[in-house]
Amino acid sequence: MQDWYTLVRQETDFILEAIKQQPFIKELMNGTLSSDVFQFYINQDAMYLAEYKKVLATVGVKCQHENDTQFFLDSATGIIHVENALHQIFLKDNRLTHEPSPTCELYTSYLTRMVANHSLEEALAAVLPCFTIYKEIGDYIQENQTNKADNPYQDWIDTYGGEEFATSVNNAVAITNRYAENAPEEVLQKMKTAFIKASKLEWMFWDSAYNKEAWKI
Ligand SMILES: Cc1ncc(CO)c(N)n1
Repeated sequence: MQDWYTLVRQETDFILEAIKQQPFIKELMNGTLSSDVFQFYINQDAMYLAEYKKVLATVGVKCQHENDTQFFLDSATGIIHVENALHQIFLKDNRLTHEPSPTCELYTSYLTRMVANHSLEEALAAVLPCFTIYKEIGDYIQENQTNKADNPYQDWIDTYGGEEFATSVNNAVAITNRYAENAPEEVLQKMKTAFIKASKLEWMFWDSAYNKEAWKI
């Protein structure tokens, strides 16, 4: 039988394909993405990651096995180290805003709600696209780009296309699969819904950066 992740990955293939077609990703890959848009993205991502770190730590606390707890605590720490480095390179802080965009607010609030009020299984499914989609997009860009020597965004690309991140992603997938193996059908449905929603929010996050999404009022 196929594992849980393999199945939901197939069902969300249209989201991955849609992300690859986004102008943000295409222009990031060929290096033409406007630095304004990228700054907006990194600025929003810094706020996103500050919340995501807390979500990962909480997921870790809820895990039954010591190794799983340690993995999520390490991820919270590790991801933030990497991000801090990237943000130092890319975030020239004269344009720093402290107000999350509507989509950033939506995504972080959704994850926080899942981890606070729903089952651990659902929370695991909700945080997983942050790992798997970035890995896939990082790999996709590395495989398809022709400008590695002079792409201004190469450091960002290599962070998510790298081996170190791959190990972490595989671990997150394995833990979630293990919980899914023991979950009843009703919980599996909810896990799928959460994975799909978080995947769509990943699409929205890049879309909102490309459009420099603002509050309507
Ligand atoms: C929105 C978002 N999702 C996932 C990642 C990967 O950690 C990130 N940096 N930002």
